[in-house]
Amino acid sequence: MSTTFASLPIVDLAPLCNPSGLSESDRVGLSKQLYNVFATTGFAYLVNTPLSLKHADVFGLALEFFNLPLQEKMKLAKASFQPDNKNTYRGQVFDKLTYFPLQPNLASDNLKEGFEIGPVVAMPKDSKSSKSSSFDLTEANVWPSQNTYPSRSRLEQLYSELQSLSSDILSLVALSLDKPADFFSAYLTDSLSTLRLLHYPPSTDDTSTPPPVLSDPVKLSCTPHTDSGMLTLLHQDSTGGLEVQDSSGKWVPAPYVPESLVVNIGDLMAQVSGGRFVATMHRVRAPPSRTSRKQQQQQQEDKEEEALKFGRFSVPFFFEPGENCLVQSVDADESNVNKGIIYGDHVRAKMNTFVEYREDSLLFVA
Ligand SMILES: O=C(O)CCC(=O)C(=O)O
Ligand SMILES: [Fe+2]
Repeated sequence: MSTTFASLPIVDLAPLCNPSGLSESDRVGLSKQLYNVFATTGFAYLVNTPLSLKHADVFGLALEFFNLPLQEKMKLAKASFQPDNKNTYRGQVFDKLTYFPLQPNLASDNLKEGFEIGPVVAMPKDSKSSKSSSFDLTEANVWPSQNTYPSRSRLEQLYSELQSLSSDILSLVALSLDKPADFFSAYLTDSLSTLRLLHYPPSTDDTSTPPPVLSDPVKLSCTPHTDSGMLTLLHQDSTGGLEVQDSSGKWVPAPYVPESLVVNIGDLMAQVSGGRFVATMHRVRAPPSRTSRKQQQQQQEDKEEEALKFGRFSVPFFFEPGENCLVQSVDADESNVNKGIIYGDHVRAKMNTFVEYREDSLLFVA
């Protein structure tokens, strides 16, 4: 049941930080709150999370990465962007305008660059897929050299902490769905979770390119979508622009709440919940352009200056099961145990819908 709303609810995770563990009443309280969130808005702010890195640290890591010279980042580009590179699934991605500059029908939405890492410990050989495919979902991460990007270990630490937080949230979600707390433990085995650094550059003032949907004149750096997976934990900076759609179709701003994470569920979790939870549409407005914002001098604060210079940074973490994990509804019983989907098949089907991976894409012809 999705709903109308004017802002996102806040869930206080302070009890998770209690060194003596969660009390029974906190466990019940948090699991009820998460159930209500995922059954209504599908999105919430999490405050007082048990993460050791502050927001400033996280965005320091992102800025340091995206400030690397383009040639360093190209060494990490996925093979679909840089055919000499070996990595097919993890690494650096770029927006489509950079790669299809001669295609006049591409709108200037979705301008962004990103860098993705998966599990920090390499997968054991026997957990690798035997399926022949152009992507190796378990491939090792690629990194800039240690002296070019000294922050690797801190980014790996962030990954591990977000994975552990996801595991805590999944236990609470399992209880909320009348399942044992370890219901999702099979989903944690060989988990393929992805940590993505995102950089949306400031808009250009170029109005020659029409927006993607004429009825929606908003310039977007991330077009409306639901996340396809289980659970997303998002660090966003203070630029603003994230918007979440309520059941009446209204776009509700989800501005930065200091030191919070935004949590939401994806399509798979909605299925796992037997339709009790909703995967909510969201989008990101393009960061302001230099000239349009310079006219609003009275609003200039330091953070806006930053947005004018750099654009927006965000760091989503997508909790993902292992490649061989059977993902199925909590309502499945022995009679329909074969219903469900193997996670690796779900990812490959999804990737076929992304332009840079399609075999007919210009990049493969070049
Ligand atoms: O940048 C953001 O705030 C959201 C990004 C997002 O929705 C995504 O990567 O799925
Ligand atoms: Fe998303």
